[in-house]
Amino acid sequence: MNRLDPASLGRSGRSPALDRDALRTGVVHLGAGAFFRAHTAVYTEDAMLATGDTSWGIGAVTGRSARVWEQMAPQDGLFTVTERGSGSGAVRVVSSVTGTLAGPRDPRAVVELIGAPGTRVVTLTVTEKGYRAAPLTGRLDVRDPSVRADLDGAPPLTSVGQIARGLQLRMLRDAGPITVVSCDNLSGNGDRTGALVADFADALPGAEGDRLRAWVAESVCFPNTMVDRMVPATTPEDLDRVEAALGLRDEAAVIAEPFRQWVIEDRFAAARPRWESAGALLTDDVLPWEETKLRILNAGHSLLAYLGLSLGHRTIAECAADTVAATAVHRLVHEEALPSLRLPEGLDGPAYAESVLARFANPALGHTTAKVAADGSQKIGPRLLPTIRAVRERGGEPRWGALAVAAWMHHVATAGPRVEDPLAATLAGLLPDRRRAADVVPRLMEAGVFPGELVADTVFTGLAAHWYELIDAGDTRALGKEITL
Ligand SMILES: NC(=O)c1ccc[n+]([C@@H]2O[C@H](COP(=O)([O-])OP(=O)(O)OC[C@H]3O[C@@H](n4cnc5c(N)ncnc54)[C@H](O)[C@@H]3O)[C@@H](O)[C@H]2O)c1
Ligand SMILES: O=P(O)(O)OC[C@@H](O)[C@@H](O)[C@H](O)[C@H](O)CO
Repeated sequence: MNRLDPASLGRSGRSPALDRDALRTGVVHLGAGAFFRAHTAVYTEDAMLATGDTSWGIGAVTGRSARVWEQMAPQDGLFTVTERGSGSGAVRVVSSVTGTLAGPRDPRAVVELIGAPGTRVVTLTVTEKGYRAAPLTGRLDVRDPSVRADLDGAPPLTSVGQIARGLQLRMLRDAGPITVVSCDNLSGNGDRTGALVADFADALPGAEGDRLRAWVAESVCFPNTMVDRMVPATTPEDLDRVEAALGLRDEAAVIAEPFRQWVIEDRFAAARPRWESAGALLTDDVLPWEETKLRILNAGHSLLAYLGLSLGHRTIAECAADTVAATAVHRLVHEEALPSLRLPEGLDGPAYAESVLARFANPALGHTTAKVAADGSQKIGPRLLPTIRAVRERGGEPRWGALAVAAWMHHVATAGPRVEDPLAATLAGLLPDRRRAADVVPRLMEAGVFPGELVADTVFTGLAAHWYELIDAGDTRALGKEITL
């Protein structure tokens, strides 16, 4: 079977939606994973199609390995998105990527691309751990050897290093202002990215750091965003199904739910794609959107994943069909998360929560519990801790937040050193020989994930230990009884 590329697409009687000869690169995207392809690249293509402005082609950069480069470069940046959900299934060819770079192999080219005058926007989806921030303080981890190497002037391999060095190049070249748009699931993702770039500048020697910091303050904006679309990791079976539908082999294919949403703070230093013409909401106040999504959708996702793993479920849809897991998530979002939130103006909170729970149940998506469960040490903070703290501040018992934390701890204790987490070695080092609640919970409370006041909070730790014991006993009936009580 022929591989998808502009020529093979043409031979099959179709053409990319965008005129590829007219496309210019105006956006650099760091972290060209599945989500970028199903979300940012689609919005950007739709914006160019709606406005006819083709100066927003995307230079896509892979963050950790050359795998995505190997998938996309031979296809000249073309790839497909297949929607899976009720009444969907169409395979769409997306044509907004103008070039692909393997970041770890070609870091100088990444800096060059960010420094190019035609680039006016950098977007990024490099996962929570890709920011190299200490979980509790959010500050750049300058003891991280890769961060150190970037600070010492090596061709940068970290995302913050690439952004900072790219901005420095713009400054030296007078290439003009630019906007850096984080699209990761972090609260205040833009503010955080800006603070990390400032930390990078602060850690540079004297005058070099001062100059960069001053230029960034004047010429760069870091708007906050809320992004939403459930995008699982593509499987070999997905690739075969796409091939059968498309008649061409697409190694970079992604699968996504039909729903998509993007709320962007309207704070740009230079021109940008008209993403609003593709359905994005540009607003002055993104924080309520971000927090609502993190505390309802992402917190619910994490609880489903960790509890679901202990109940033997492979996918999120299986968890959502399990009364015990589904009830736990329902109670977390309605009893603890919603009352902790300042909702976006006009949003019906309970209706939003129900729509999210319905999306979890999408059986066609195949989102795995393992993928959602990965990197828990980086996700607990933004997704669960604000709700737990809010319940404690009201003098309440954070039963459902503690259940999610206990289920994460049980997952860590069960997986041991095999846990997929950037802190895997630290977590495994903390685990006691005996894996009972009284041994595990106090140890994992010291992982650097929980703030001091929660580590010392016996109501919270007592609840976590109680849930851990119930999960560990493997008595689903007893667990279910307590959850549905
Ligand atoms: N998949 C979704 O449903 C979804 C939805 C909303 C937001 N997001 C955000 O997008 C992120 C990526 O999700 P995805 O589905 O594309 O995952 P993915 O595994 O397909 O891709 C992850 C990307 O991040 C890069 N990356 C990973 N670790 C890195 C590191 N240490 N430094 C630099 N780059 C690194 C990888 O190279 C890859 O390009 C998520 O972590 C989340 O913040 C995802
Ligand atoms: O992508 P992650 O690893 O940050 O989190 C896993 C999921 O919770 C997440 O990707 C959701 O599917 C997404 O946030 C929906 O918009």
